[in-house]
Amino acid sequence: MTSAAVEIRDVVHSYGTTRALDGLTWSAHAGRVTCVLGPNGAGKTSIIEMAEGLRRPDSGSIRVLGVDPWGADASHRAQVGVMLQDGGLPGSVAAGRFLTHLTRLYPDTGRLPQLRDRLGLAEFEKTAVRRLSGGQRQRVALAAALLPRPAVAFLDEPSAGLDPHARLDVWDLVREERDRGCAVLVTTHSFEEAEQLADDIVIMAAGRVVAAGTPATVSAGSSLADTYFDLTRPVHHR
Ligand SMILES: Nc1ncnc2c1ncn2[C@@H]1O[C@H](COP(=O)(O)OP(=O)(O)OP(=O)(O)O)[C@@H](O)[C@H]1O
Repeated sequence: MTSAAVEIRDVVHSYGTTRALDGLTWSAHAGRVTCVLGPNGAGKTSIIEMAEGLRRPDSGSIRVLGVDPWGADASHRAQVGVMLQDGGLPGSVAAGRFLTHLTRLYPDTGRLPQLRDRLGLAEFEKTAVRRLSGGQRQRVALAAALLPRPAVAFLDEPSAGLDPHARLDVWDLVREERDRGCAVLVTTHSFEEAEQLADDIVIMAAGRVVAAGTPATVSAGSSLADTYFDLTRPVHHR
């Protein structure tokens, strides 16, 4: 296999006395959707923030497109799409204005009309971000992540809070990103989302990987939900 788009090796990180990541190792590949699941507090946000270059681990190694994301330069960041949960959007700016502004930060500016159409942004593009509904804000955040045609996209619960139609639209868009060669990482608490999207699954618990591989290998004849509960319940409730 070619080298991974995201390579996480033996990452350890503590916040004070809380060991959030405890020797975490997994990878994600170009042209595949990797879904990261795990109970609250498993360390998903911590590792994703590290892969985005927002946090530095105590030890271990993280490579995104072959580069250490901590301190990576603007050309690296332009290849990485980030959709943050509930954050990173300027509240008082109109949604459309914000996205137009973003297109000027990246070399490739041809994509906004397509995303506007696919995510139904036109109906609320003149509305200030803070006045949007939760689902509308999700759609703006997803458009912001995909605008630069990233080589790697980190999407935090991309369809959470969306109505069923919008959910299908988002899943289609995620699949298209994958098909054009993007390494798409999706953190989710939804088994349905993982079953719909995942080429690879990583299940985390207590800062470690408890299962990783294709959905068929991870579930091994059982359902994803049963596998998840089997693997995470003892750790989660200890
Ligand atoms: N800034 C911080 N300061 C102290 N502890 C933190 C900090 N960020 C995370 N933690 C702790 O690290 C552990 C992992 O948290 P993290 O947010 O990475 O989990 P998660 O898997 O993303 O959870 P969720 O599904 O609830 O989003 C938790 O025990 C959390 O309380």
